[in-house]
Amino acid sequence: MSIAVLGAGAFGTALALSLAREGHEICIWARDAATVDAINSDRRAPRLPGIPLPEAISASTDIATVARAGTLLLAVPMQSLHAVLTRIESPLAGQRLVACCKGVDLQELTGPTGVIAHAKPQAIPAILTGPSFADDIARNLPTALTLACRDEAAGTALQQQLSTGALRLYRTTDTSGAELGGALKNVIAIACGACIGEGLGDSARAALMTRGFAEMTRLAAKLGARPETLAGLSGLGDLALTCTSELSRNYRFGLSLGKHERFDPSLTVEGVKTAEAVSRLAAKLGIELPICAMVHEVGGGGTSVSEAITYLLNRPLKEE
Ligand SMILES: NC(=O)C1=CN([C@@H]2O[C@H](COP(=O)(O)OP(=O)(O)OC[C@H]3O[C@@H](n4cnc5c(N)ncnc54)[C@H](O)[C@@H]3O)[C@@H](O)[C@H]2O)C=CC1
Ligand SMILES: O=C(CO)COP(=O)(O)O
Repeated sequence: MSIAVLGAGAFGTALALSLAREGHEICIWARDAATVDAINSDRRAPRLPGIPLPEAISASTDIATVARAGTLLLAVPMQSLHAVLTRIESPLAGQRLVACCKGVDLQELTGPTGVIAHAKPQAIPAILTGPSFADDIARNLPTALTLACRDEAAGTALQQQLSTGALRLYRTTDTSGAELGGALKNVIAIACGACIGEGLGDSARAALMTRGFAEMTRLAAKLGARPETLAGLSGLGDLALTCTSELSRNYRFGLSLGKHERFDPSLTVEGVKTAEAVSRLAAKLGIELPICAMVHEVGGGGTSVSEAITYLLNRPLKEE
């Protein structure tokens, strides 16, 4: 079954590279002609500078044609997923739609597989998520990710199809747990970056990571996800990577908040809108996610990092 990628950003291109190394011909859909030209003529991807692209990778602005592939990797930012899917007229019946984005949609308050299920009910939704920087995958460094698909047979086929010599995929049917882990770790990474940027130290960061993980598992449990999924690559694994590495844009955005520095607005930082979406979701479900709420407040400019920390430290004492 053929594979195509929607979205010519860093992650989509990195996945295309990894699959091209295994012998697949991959076409990438990009919304702008300049990106298509850079890929087809210059053999380079604007969001992955310095990495040459093989001939097996091509690009096109014709989404209807690209979307005919049996397996579609959806590598656009979370808040644009719905709009991209509705650009495609076909119902994509029986095609495997693998979300490669991390977040919660602000309109629907669901993760990417929920957005896929609403927009293309006849397709098979799946998600590929976990600890991986696009640059590492593009350079063929060893990486392990979670492939989640409720349809066990389709999940097994996708695991086989998308695993490579360096990219090892673990399979689950718990799409909800996989996507919530990937979405919330970005919010906690912003909190950790802000904490380090503000000069509050590594102990404070460890506290935020641990209590942030408690928020991730609380929301996931409320939505019927399995705790072991949150403890796996897509949850704890990605939390560990993103909260401790300056290669993460979410972490760096948090650093800039703590240091009161400007941040490049053209960079994709999924955690800001996800913090807003999960804060709304928490209110709807009647649960508390105080770190996520503070990231939403600080990200929106309503509260300073030091006020947020004071708030978190002064909450009522409780059992762990
Ligand atoms: N970069 C990384 O290391 C990783 C990224 N991801 C996830 O992949 C997703 C995409 O991120 P990146 O590739 O890093 O972002 P990016 O900023 O490198 O690229 C985003 C791409 O989407 C396109 N795009 C943006 N809005 C669009 C719209 N409305 N319609 C069509 N195309 C649109 C942009 O033109 C760009 O080509 C995010 O959800 C991110 O969390 C996941 C794992 C690793
Ligand atoms: O999701 C990622 C690593 O797993 C990439 O993190 P950033 O989006 O914060 O750069």
